[in-house]
Amino acid sequence: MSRKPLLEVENLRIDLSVGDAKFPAVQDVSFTIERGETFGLVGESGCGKSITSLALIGLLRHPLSIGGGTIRFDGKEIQNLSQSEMRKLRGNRISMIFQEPMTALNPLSPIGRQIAEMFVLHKGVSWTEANRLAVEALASVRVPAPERRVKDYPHQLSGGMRQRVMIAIALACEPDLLLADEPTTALDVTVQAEILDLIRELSAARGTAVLMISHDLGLIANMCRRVGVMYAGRLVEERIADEVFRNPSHPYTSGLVASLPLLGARSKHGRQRLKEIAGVVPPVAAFPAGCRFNPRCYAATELCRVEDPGVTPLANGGLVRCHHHE
Ligand SMILES: Nc1ncnc2c1ncn2[C@@H]1O[C@H](COP(=O)(O)OP(=O)(O)OP(=O)(O)O)[C@@H](O)[C@H]1O
Repeated sequence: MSRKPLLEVENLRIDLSVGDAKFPAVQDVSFTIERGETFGLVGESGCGKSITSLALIGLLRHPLSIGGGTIRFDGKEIQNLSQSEMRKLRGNRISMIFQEPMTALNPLSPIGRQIAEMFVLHKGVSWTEANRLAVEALASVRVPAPERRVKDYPHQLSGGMRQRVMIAIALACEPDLLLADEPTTALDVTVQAEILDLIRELSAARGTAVLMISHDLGLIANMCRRVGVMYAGRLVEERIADEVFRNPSHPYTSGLVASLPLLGARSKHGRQRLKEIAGVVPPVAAFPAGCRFNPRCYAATELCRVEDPGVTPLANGGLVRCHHHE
């Protein structure tokens, strides 16, 4: 087995086209995911998490496009693959689950057939064998009475059950990497916990690496070994999950930690306890000069308003993008 990371994203840039102008919706984003590792991307809505994951599987559509950088999967650059080459990877070696399974499932097709299709398409087995594997796949995500449920249509299932079906489809071909974009945001809290447990358990058992995306730092820190914090299209901090809580380096990360219900401890940078970060993420075409977080940052100085901070390696591992990190 190769010692190279499974996924290496280097200086990824995603452009948003507005007329003839192009704005970097994501810029200088670099991270790696090892085989079997769970890596989290966290940040408020609009920070660029979803479009980053769409870029990884060639699903960006106009007005968004990859504007630069490299995406290496299993040692091979995939940012310029044709749609047909990408389709071979998608669902087979890289799979995804989304927030709302209804948009990804075909409402007109029984769920068993939708799972079986994956086996026919990517594994080349017969429909008889695929139908048998579909029952097994449903059982593996703990859908009760799977032999009967294969005949159900998506609308006959609860939100939690639909998400289980999505997971069954995503894991059907034992992918190397699972992209999970807010997979539990639409679900009740108790169902959320069950689905997260299921993802954790199945990915660990099969050695599947996971890119988990959420606005919820608590969830990300719970699920992931390492965490990348995104703000306005940039990765502003990347750390081991525990360190993010104990020792946040970027004021934005401190703000996210302080706004968590149970962990709203004193911010390292601030005098006062932060309940929430004042202000909102700016739209892509209006990113401020200097550090993109400066208008919302209590630690900002003149330097932050004029100069874009570079990436600084942290003494105990990880990276931060801030002029005043500690
Ligand atoms: N199709 C599109 N057209 C124009 N702008 C877009 C499009 N898709 C995303 N954007 C913009 O790109 C930026 C990043 O969006 P993205 O969906 O990746 O954010 P996010 O952090 O995943 O947030 P959310 O959790 O709300 O999806 C946002 O400013 C968003 O408005």
